Amino acid sequence: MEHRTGTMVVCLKHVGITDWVREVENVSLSISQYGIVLDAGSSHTAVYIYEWPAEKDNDTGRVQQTHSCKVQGAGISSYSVFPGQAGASLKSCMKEAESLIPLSRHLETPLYLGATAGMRLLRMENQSLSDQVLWSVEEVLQSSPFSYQGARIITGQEEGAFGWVTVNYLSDRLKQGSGTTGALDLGGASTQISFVANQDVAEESAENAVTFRLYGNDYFLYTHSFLCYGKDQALKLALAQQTQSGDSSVLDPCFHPGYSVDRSYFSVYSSPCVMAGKPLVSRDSFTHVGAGNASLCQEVVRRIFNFSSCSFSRCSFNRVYQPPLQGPFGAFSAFYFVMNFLNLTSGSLESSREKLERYCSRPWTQIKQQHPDVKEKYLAEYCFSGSYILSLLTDGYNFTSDTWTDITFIKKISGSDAGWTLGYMLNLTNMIPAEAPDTPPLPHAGYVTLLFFISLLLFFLLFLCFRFLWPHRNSQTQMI
Ligand SMILES: Nc1ccn([C@@H]2O[C@H](COP(=O)(O)OP(=O)(O)OP(=O)(O)O)[C@@H](O)[C@H]2O)c(=O)n1
Ligand SMILES: [Ca+2]
Repeated sequence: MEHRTGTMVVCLKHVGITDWVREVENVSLSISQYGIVLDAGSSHTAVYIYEWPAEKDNDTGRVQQTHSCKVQGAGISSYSVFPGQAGASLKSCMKEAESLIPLSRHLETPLYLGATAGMRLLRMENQSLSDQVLWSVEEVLQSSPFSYQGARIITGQEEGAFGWVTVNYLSDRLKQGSGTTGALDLGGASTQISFVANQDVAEESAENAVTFRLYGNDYFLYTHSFLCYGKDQALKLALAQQTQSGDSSVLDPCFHPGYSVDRSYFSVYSSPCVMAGKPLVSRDSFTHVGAGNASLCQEVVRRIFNFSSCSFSRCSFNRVYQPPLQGPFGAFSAFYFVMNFLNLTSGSLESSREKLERYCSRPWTQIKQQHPDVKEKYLAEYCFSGSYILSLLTDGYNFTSDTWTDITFIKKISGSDAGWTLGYMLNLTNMIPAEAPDTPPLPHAGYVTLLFFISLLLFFLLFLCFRFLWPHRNSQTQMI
C-alpha cells in the first residue's frame, strides 16, 4: 500500500508538477524566430525585420515587424551608372540587423530581397545593367550571416497580391474568414490596386486574377500594377505633357505660385515611361514655374491617363480591366505620406478637393517657411501629388463621393508597415497554411489552468487516502 501510494505520488509529480516546470521552461525558452525582407523600391530601399514566437505550431504566433532601417540614398536602380556600388549601400542596415537579431538565430533567419518598379524600368532600358545591380546586392547579402534566399525583381502582380495579404493578415481578417480589405499601394514608379472580386475576373482577364487558399478559405483577387503610375513617374508624364511645345518656361498649375526652378529636358524625358518624344529644340532646359491651381492641375493630370477605349466589360484606364470596386480599402505608402501631410486622411471627397485647392494656391515662400523641416523636393511636390492621388482614385479607379469614405489611409497596422514585404515572406516561408489549423477546444492558458486544478484534486485525494488508511493499518498490526 505504501509502495502504491508512493508510486501515485511519483505519478502525480510526473503529470502535474513536472509538466508545470516544463511549461515554465517552455515559456522562458520560447525564443523568437526572425525573417528579413529588403524592399528595394524605386525611390529607396528599406530593410524590415520580422519576429514571431518559435513554437512548434507556427500558426499560433503572429508575425510582427520589430524593426525597419531606411537605406541611405536613392533606390538600387539609381546605381545603374556604377552598378557595383548598389550592394555597398545596404551594408549599414545589414550590420544593424546583425546586431538586433540574436547571434544564435542568424543562421536560420531567412533573408530576401525584392525589387519593384525602379528595377523593372531599368531592366526594360538595359537588362545587363539591371543584372549587374542585382549581382552587386546579391554579393553583399550572400556574405551576411543570415540564410540568404535570393534577390529578384518581383512582378507587379506579386507586389499587389502580397500587399493585400499583408493588410488582411495584420488586421486578422484571414483567420476569421470574414470580409477582407482591398489594398491600394502608391510607390514612386508604380501603383497597385487589389481587392476581392468575384470569380469571373479570371474569365475576363486572367492576368488580373490571383487565387489564394488561406486558413481554409478561398479568395479570388483582382490585382493590377500600373507601371509608370507611381507618383515620381506620373510627375514626369505630366511634365512631358506640358513641355511638348518646347517653350523656355512652363506655367504649371500643380506647383505653388512663386515656385520657379530650372529643369533639364533630359530629367523629364529620360524615363522609359515617357512615350512622347523630347521636343526638337536646341535648349537643354526649361523654367518650371508654379501657378497654384488644383482644379487645373487635375485637368493636367487627367491627360496622363488613357480613357479612350476598353475591350472588356469595364476598365479603369489604359485599357486595363477593372471589376466593380468592393471596399473597404486600405491605402498606404505614398497614398498615406501625401494625404497625411495634406491633412486629407479623413473627410469627404468634396472637402478634400476644397482643402487641396486652398493648399495649392498658397505662395511657395509661405509653404517653405511653414515647413522648414520637410525635404524641399517632397514639399514642392505635395500639391501635384495630392491632385494626382485624387485623380487616380476618382478618374482612374472610379471611386465616387459615396465610396470615398471606404478608403482608409494607413501607414502601419498593429505596429507593422503596410506593404508587400510581410505577405511575401509569409508566402515564401509557408507561414499561412492553406487549411484551417485544428483549433484546440481550449486555449493554451486553459490547459495550464486545467492541469493545476487536476493536480490540486489529486493532492487532496491523496491526503484523504493517508488520513483514513493510515490509522486503519495501525489497528490491523495491533490485532496481529
Ligand atoms: N515622407 C515621404 C516619404 C516618401 N515620399 C515619396 O513617396 C513616394 C513613394 O515612396 P515609396 O512608397 O517608398 O516608393 P518606392 O517603394 O520607392 O517605389 P516603388 O514602389 O514604385 O518601387 C516617393 O516618390 C517618395 O519620394 C513622400 O512624398 N513623403
Ligand atoms: Ca513600394
